[in-house]
Amino acid sequence: MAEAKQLSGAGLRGQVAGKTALSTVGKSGSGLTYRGYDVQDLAEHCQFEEVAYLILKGKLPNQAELDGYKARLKSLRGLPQALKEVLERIPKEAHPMDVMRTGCSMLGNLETEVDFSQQGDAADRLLAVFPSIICYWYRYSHDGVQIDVETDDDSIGAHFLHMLRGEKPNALHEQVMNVSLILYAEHEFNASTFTARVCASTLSDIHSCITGAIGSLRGPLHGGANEAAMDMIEKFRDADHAEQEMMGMLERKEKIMGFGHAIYSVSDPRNAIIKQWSEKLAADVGDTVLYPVSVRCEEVMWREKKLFCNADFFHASAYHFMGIPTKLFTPIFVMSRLTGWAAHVFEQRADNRIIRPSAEYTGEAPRKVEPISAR
Ligand SMILES: CC(=O)SCCNC(=O)CCNC(=O)[C@H](O)C(C)(C)COP(=O)(O)OP(=O)(O)OC[C@H]1O[C@@H](n2cnc3c(N)ncnc32)[C@H](O)[C@@H]1OP(=O)(O)O
Ligand SMILES: O=C([O-])CC(=O)C(=O)O
Repeated sequence: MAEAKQLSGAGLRGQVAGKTALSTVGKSGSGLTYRGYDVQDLAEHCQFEEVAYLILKGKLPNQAELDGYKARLKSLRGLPQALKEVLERIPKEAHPMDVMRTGCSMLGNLETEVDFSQQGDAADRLLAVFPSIICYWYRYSHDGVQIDVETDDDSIGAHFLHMLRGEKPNALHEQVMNVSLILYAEHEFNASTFTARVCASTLSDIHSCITGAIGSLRGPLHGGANEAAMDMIEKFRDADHAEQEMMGMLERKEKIMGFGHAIYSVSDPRNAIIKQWSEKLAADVGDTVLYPVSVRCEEVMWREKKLFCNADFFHASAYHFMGIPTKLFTPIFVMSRLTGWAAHVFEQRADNRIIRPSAEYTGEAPRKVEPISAR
């Protein structure tokens, strides 16, 4: 593990804003652990549903517990009629992250968490239903079909791809979805999780916490970077063209999405894992452009700026090779990070004090209100 990044300055960088037993970022092992397990180990040996169980319920499940959990999630995939009607009214041009936000918020009206004892059930429901929400809207608005969201797919990743394409995915695609969902599941006090915790600290309901978190994840400096990275790399004809364009962007001091990190200093441990899968998918589809372009971008950014790919960069090409439309990239992040967000809400509630920092005042000195006629 590399040296820790120097953490100070604006953006609350380096401030300890609370306690968590959920994950460590940039501290031990490859640099990311969930409840003490290294993310590499989890990505190699677990299904996403096992990791979701670990994050939400505190331990890795045994086989019977996992089977029971998967059966339960399968039984929770259905959409209430009123939610389908709302989704059908959202235009095709809407951003899918806005659809996720509205879907979550609407569910909060239909299946309101009235007591915190319902928080575990509410989290399981959101985990099961998020793929249904996004695919139902996408297929209705783009293809005019009202899909059946209650598939019998074994995993959340396969359920998502099946609804999106109208046919079951192959084993490679199901496996990549599984790994991807594990990599995105939890990340300490990142901006969207902190949003969820601030909301939870007011003793608000879980749907409000998650709806707020979706809004924070949407931005290109956070989860929206996977989409922004795709928009950039698909403009490059080949690796040399990518290098030439990147040099220009760096000269103009433009932000290059999918690079850099607020906490990691020399690498994001999730990158090496998703990069390997992107390479496998490139071979699978016979790609000779996008993967070499992505590798060249990585080389140029490191050579010129010592900036490295974060979790989002190689997710762009990996999802693209699986035929996933670019605008659905960040909603996949939501389908996974829901686990981390919800577990942080539980943690905040279990040891709560309202989150209310102070501000350094930079405004006018005290003054009197002038009568309106004199202004
Ligand atoms: C899953 C995730 O959410 S991972 C993050 C996804 N976000 C992105 O990929 C967006 C692009 N990256 C960034 O904007 C930033 O690296 C962030 C938001 C991730 C982290 O921000 P910070 O902690 O403020 O960055 P940091 O302090 O390391 O920046 C140091 C310098 O590198 C520059 N820099 C950082 N990232 C980039 C980048 N991607 N492209 C160009 N320059 C960059 C900064 O502008 C800064 O330069 P300055 O000192 O001249 O102002
Ligand atoms: O931790 C962060 O700031 C952003 C990030 O990588 C994540 O949320 O996965």
